[in-house]
Amino acid sequence: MNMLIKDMIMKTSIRVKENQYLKEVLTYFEQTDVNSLPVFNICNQLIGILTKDTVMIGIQNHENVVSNLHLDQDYMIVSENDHIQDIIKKQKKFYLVENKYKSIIGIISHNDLNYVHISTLERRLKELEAVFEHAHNGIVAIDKNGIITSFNPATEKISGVKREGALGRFLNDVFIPSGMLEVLRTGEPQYGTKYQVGNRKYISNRTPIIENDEVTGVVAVFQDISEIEKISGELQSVRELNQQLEAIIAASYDGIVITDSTGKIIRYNQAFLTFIQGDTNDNLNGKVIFEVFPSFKIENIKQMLEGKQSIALLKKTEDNVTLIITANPVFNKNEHIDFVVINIQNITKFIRLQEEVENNRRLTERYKEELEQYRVELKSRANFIADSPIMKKVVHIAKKVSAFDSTVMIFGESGTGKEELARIIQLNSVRSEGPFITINCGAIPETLLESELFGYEAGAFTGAGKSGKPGMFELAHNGIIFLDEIGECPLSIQIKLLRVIQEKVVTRLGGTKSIKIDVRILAATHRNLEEQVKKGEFREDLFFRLNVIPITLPPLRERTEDLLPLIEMCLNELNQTYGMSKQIASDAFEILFRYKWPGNIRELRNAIERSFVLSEGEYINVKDFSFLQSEMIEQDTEIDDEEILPLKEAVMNFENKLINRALKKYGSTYKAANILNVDQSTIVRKLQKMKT
Ligand SMILES: Nc1ncnc2c1ncn2[C@@H]1O[C@H](COP(=O)(O)OP(=O)(O)OP(=O)(O)O)[C@@H](O)[C@H]1O
Repeated sequence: MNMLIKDMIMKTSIRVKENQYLKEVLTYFEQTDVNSLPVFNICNQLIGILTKDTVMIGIQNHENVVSNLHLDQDYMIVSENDHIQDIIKKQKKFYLVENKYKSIIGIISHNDLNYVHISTLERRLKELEAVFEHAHNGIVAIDKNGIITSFNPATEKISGVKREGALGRFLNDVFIPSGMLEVLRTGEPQYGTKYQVGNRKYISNRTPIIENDEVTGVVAVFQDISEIEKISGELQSVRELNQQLEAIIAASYDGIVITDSTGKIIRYNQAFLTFIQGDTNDNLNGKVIFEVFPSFKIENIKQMLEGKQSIALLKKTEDNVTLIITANPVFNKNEHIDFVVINIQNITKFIRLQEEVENNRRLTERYKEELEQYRVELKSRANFIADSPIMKKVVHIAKKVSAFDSTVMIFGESGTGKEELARIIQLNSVRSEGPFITINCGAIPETLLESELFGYEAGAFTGAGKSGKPGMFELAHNGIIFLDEIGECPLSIQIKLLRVIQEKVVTRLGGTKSIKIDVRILAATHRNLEEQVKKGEFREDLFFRLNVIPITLPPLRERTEDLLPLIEMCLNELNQTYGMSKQIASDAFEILFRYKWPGNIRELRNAIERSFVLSEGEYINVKDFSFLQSEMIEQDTEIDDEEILPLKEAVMNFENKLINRALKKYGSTYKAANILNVDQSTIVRKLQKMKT
């Protein structure tokens, strides 16, 4: 509607002079489409407008020059950029149009202007009609009385009311009240007003029609936005979901990268930057993942594309970082891979932790074993037999030294109870609550013994664990270490042991740090250490360090008073364990008393167990001990009636014979003592005497 003057004028540069001949001027009109022209005087001043009709009449009246004709003065000068609707209001007969240089470039009459204006309006109206008829939005207009004057097909469709039934009727009789009447009353437009009818939602713009400052009607344009609202609701949830997803990806400690099927990065999180090579400030979107993250190779994505399923990779980087990389393809409807989600997890700490857990598990297992051993031993210790005067003395000394922190060296044949004695010392010492660590120096190969005793640092030698390991000395901190079979300890270790004993610190293999320890040392050997020192097999300085308090355990054959209680203890234990009540036949007893027991108490225990298991019935008989025959002490208890012996000896022989007979008949020393009317201890003592 905003048409400019320059868009419609007939441009002409013709300027009529007041002294020009009319015939000449007529040719101007005939050659162009213009019907009027401006006239200038000899000083080139505009003096009026000359129309074609005036010229024709002038010629008919035999006039010659322009100056004799009537020039129209009802004109004004307008700019070529003025709007038609502004100019039309001026109500002049002619408008001379000038350009920006103030030169007259054309002329237009008021009639022409009106004509153009009306035809523009008509065209405009047609356009609006087309819009009105075909608009998707409903358009309704009312006049100042609220009577419906316009009602387009879209409104019919939305409201279900026919146009014929709506036009000419009062708005509220056709529609559920809307704000149009309010706009009519107030003259205030309402834009973007939402309202609901039934389950449908609408949005409406209501504009007042104002003529001469008076509201003469209202036009409302409205639209059904139920679908849009639904979609926008869905869009909102998608947006929220997207935000949540963004937050999850950003907060993840794992590196997350999303690529297309060629590996081109679409999205990634902050954690991913810790795994990449190159500048972390760079925007990685659009780059190929293989270039910035070499642990994930092009072959990997190919493998995933071919398999059409997730892949998981375990990778170790140059910096010794272990990664688990998983790549998951996401398929579209056509089964094509839309994008790939790659997750990178640093499991280095986890692996270290796993190793530590494994080490702790092993340690716990060892403690458990030790505890079990301890439990078993404690049980047997409750039954520690020391009836013989010599053993009573040994136990007395052991208990005495318990109260001090001195190093004790226990000597004794194998199986005499050296470890048992060490336990007694520990249990009676102030360190009884602390650890008791036993190590058999003879049972561990030299190469391992050092690391077992002193521990090692991570990577100290091939096969050393990643987190290192404490040695027995460290484990015995605040407790006791029992170095069994110390005589078997290699010289190379002896020197290190000496250092630990003297300086009270250990240094782990492969380490430099000195670790302070507070450990009491008990050692034991079945060897003659002094002999070993002489032969140069054992360091003298270490010997003196260890041999602060020597205790020697006598072999079983030298403490026969302990034999019978030991046999009974073993038998009781076995009967209790298996819920039986076996007894040893008296003649079998004889074998046990006459046997030399080179393996001492351990051998005795084994022998009783073996015979217990192999014997049939309630009694363990001579034949069940047949495996002991070789080491028998020769003894003849028969008395030769003819032989003359010293009386004391003869009495003793007879006594022995009697005791043996009673034992044979009644099976136990207790019953034999009862029959012979003496104390059981007397029987036992005499039996032991028989063996020596
Ligand atoms: N006085 C005792 N009373 C009861 N049982 C004992 C006694 N002495 C040792 N034993 C038992 O004898 C077995 C061997 O004892 P221990 O291991 O202490 O001997 P050891 O001298 O340390 O042997 P080795 O020199 O071979 O290591 C164990 O089963 C222990 O319980």
